[in-house]
Amino acid sequence: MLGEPFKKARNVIQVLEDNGYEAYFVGGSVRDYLLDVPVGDIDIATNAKPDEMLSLFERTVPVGIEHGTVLILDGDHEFEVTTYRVEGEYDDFRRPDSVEFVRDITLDLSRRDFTINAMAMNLDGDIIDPYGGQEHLLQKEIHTVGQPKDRFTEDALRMLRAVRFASQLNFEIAHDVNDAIIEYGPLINHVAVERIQVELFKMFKGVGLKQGLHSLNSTQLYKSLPVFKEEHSLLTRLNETVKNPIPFENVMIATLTLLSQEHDLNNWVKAYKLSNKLKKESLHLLNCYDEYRRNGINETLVYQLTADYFGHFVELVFIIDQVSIDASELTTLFEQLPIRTRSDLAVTGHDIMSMFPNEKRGPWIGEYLSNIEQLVLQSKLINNRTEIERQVKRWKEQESN
Ligand SMILES: Nc1ccn([C@@H]2O[C@H](COP(=O)(O)OP(=O)(O)OP(=O)(O)O)[C@@H](O)[C@H]2O)c(=O)n1
Repeated sequence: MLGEPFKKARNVIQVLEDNGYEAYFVGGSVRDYLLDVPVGDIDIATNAKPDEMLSLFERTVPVGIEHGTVLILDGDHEFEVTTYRVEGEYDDFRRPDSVEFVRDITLDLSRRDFTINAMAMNLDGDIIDPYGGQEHLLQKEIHTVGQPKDRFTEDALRMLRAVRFASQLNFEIAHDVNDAIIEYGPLINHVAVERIQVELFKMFKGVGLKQGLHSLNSTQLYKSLPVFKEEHSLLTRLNETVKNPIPFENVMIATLTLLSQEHDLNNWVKAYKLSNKLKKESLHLLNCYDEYRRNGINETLVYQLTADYFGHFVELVFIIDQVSIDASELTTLFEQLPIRTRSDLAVTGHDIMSMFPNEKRGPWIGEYLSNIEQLVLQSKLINNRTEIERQVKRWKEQESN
């Protein structure tokens, strides 16, 4: 019996078959189904040409028609359906100049990266596996379809995909594949860094991260990856410290603190074109970790962190210091705080300004607010408007004396 995600796509395949075409589930979904792990996106391959698909289905989006891909919408679901194809010449190690549609699924599977990704499955669960994918799943090994050199010169990103799958599936990279990555690794510089970023994020989240880190080392691929190539001890340190999958921001922060060298976050951000959001979150965690280093776990730390970041922070401290913090300890402290954000204060910047109508606005207001915030947080000042105003007046008087 096929599982839920496949059932949702049943109708699309059925329509194609009823109209005399072939259609199969292909790629990662078949791999994950055979491994009995949760299945992600469902990709379908068919011998119907794109224009034939467009005429068969009512709701379609021609997302990549020149490459044979049509998005077919069915109920609340959408599926990428791609005409069997082989790829033309690759000039730049990253994308084919052209594709050629073919009528045979085996040919379509032959242009795929790894044997474990080169299987097809029909609605009855029968598997087409011309390159030994099932055997390699059992052996827990990553083999290319055909010669590694051919697959890697077609798309250099595949070398990092090998490492990502090693981590995600806890598999070993076959020797010939490993050797080819050592030889062709530098070609990855032709690949857009955004694509590299996606694979690295997935790699660090792999359940077999140890294996992934080992593969990044044994393939020497790290020598061609931004930041990793500049800091040779980075990978060794990660290997020694990392036990579980980690999000990429923790990778950056952990290495920044572990290496304690001139190596700033901007380096990572620029090299991997990371988002501003990720940069902001990473800086936040980095500052919180500094606070923790200086003063340990206290009110200021949990207030600064905010509850959203507790999980992340616990992981980070474990990676850097191998210390297990109990997240519930952070939660209890947080719940006892007199305020949870600055907006919980009984006064605003505006209130303080209006206490001194003759004073010019300026940074002093922010400084006052931040001092009030600290005192309230440490329970040295009650969060009450009259009390706070009294304290502010005292400060002003001291300043004018
Ligand atoms: N550089 C690439 C990328 C993809 N593929 C093929 O396209 C399929 C779909 O690719 P993708 O969605 O990127 O990866 P999945 O294998 O589906 O894995 P996941 O969903 O876990 O990312 C792969 O299984 C593989 O057959 C390939 O041959 N070469």
